[in-house]
Amino acid sequence: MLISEFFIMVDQPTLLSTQLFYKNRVVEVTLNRVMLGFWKEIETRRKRSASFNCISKDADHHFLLVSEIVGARETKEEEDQTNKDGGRKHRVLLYPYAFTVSYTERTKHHCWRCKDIIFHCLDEAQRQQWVQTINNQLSLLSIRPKRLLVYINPYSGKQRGKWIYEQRVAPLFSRASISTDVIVTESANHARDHLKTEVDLKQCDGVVCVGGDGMFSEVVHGLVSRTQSDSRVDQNQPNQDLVPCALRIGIIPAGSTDCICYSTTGTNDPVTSALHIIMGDSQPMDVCSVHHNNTFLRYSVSLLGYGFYGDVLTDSERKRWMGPSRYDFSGLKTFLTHQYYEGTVAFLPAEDNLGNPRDKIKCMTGCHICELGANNGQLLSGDHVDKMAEENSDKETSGDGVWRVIRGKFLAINAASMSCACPRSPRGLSPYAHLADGTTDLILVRKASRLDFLRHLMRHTNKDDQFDMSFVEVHRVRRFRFVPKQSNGISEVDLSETSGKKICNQVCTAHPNNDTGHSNWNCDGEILPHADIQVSVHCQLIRLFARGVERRTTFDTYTWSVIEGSSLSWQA
Ligand SMILES: Nc1ncnc2c1ncn2[C@@H]1O[C@H](COP(=O)(O)OP(=O)(O)OP(=O)(O)O)[C@@H](O)[C@H]1O
Ligand SMILES: CCCCCCCCCCCCC/C=C/[C@@H](O)[C@H](CO)NC(=O)CCCCC
Ligand SMILES: [Ca+2]
Repeated sequence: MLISEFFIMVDQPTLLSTQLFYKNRVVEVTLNRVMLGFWKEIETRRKRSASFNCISKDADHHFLLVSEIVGARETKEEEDQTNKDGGRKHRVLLYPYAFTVSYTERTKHHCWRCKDIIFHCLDEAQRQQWVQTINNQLSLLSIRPKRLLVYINPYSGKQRGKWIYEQRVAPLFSRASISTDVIVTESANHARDHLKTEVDLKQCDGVVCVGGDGMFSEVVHGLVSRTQSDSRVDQNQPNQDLVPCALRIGIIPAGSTDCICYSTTGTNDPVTSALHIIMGDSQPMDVCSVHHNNTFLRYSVSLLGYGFYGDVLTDSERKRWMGPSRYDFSGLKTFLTHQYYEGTVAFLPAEDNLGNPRDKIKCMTGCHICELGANNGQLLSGDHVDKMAEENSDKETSGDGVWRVIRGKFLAINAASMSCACPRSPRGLSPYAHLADGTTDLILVRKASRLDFLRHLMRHTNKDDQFDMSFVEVHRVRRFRFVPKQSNGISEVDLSETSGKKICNQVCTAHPNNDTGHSNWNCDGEILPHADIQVSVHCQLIRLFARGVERRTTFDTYTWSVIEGSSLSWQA
């Protein structure tokens, strides 16, 4: 925060200002629309005059941003005291007119915690006035959700979803006066189908899923499909512009990978996610639609992986009983198998102003690349992209045209629409991919030795560049298509056809899927039934209760620091 912003903050009209007790000291507490501030009582008259408009170097100023307050409530502070005579313990009400303000505090590794600060009033009327005024102010923050629909998958990850929600999240929602409808799912696709057909979406301000990436995917499918059917949009048309979803989605992580939660908040911590939901954060996100010929298959928001990640998933699905460690087991097994797959990839590269997957520009809170992507996306709707391809098709060749075509033997083909950072891979499959730029990073890992492939995989877990290897190439794309080579050896594309448009049409229609010798696509942790697929990125189709990964804030000569574990202080 800039100093000028601080002065703007303190310059707001005062809503309430009285003397209260804080930790046995008298303090002057003031609330305005943006901050709740309080000052230690200081001996001299001059220092006592410290007010919102005057920052004195030696005065002890504390403030909380209203936007970071969870809620205020009346509290009882009791203490066990021992009777002098009989030595029996009894409870004594220490301060009869106490109230607690809960607020968000940032801790290590992007984790947030809910902290309390307790004030004591002179009488009940003063206490009620404070609690009501603070909560009224919070209810004016229209971005905050008031009613949420919550789906809990009781079988995610280590099967702790229900416990995590009840013990760690529900108490915070209740402090924030959020009302909830909670549904514990009874089978796979329960949440998806409920959202598609049964829910009155106008009755809630957001949908929360408690579980892993698969549970999030269910909610995305339910909401996106519902939005399209309500707007009479046909999802089977691969180049159709889709209607963005109105409701935001919150993720309380309780799964095995939790890649979407980790990539959008910087951690997989249920309390942090609950606080992002309470604050009413909003993070737009791209969604890929996946089609086989002209039939819609699925949506994807994180990884579409053929070859290695497809095979890991196929193997691990048979070992669900192992919990999250199934991925380690199947990962090692798949690595040892060292299978490669032949096929053709055609893709439409993204515009140059959206950077490239190796430019070291990380997607962080308020990302400017995502802003550019949204603007480009408005100019390049589905029809426009087609038109552009058509206009250029005569001029371009298959090698360097609008659509590019690459044929080869691949150990893995991965499309990462976001970094796919997760605890297993803290920087992710594509560390500089963006959450909401309308593109996906297409990573082609060609046939290589086991040792080289291992070096590539290990770089997902450390800081080395996994793309700096001769057999790996990566492209930022808006659309792509893949056709596996047929087991009978027929080439799937006639490369004498050099028009980008023609090639892409051939790639997606020429050959029906033949299971022999094919891998499966891993689509956000679900196996797809077809190997030949067409993928289009839909820019910012959904929004999450998140704000992207936050930068660590630094100040030049002034620092805001957390003191006494409860509030912020201003130090020169
Ligand atoms: N009640 C249920 N019974 C069985 N399966 C369910 C139920 N509710 C949801 N599912 C399915 O369970 C699958 C896995 O759930 P989820 O993604 O939450 O956990 P995970 O696989 O452990 O985590 P991750 O996806 O992060 O690896 C999802 O595909 C979802 O459709
Ligand atoms: C010798 C073995 C080396 C292993 C190298 C480890 C590299 C880890 C990279 C992890 C990338 C995760 C990408 C996210 C994919 C999710 O959409 C999906 C659903 O949750 N998870 C998996 O498919 C689970 C995929 C798990 C893969 C191990
Ligand atoms: Ca993206």
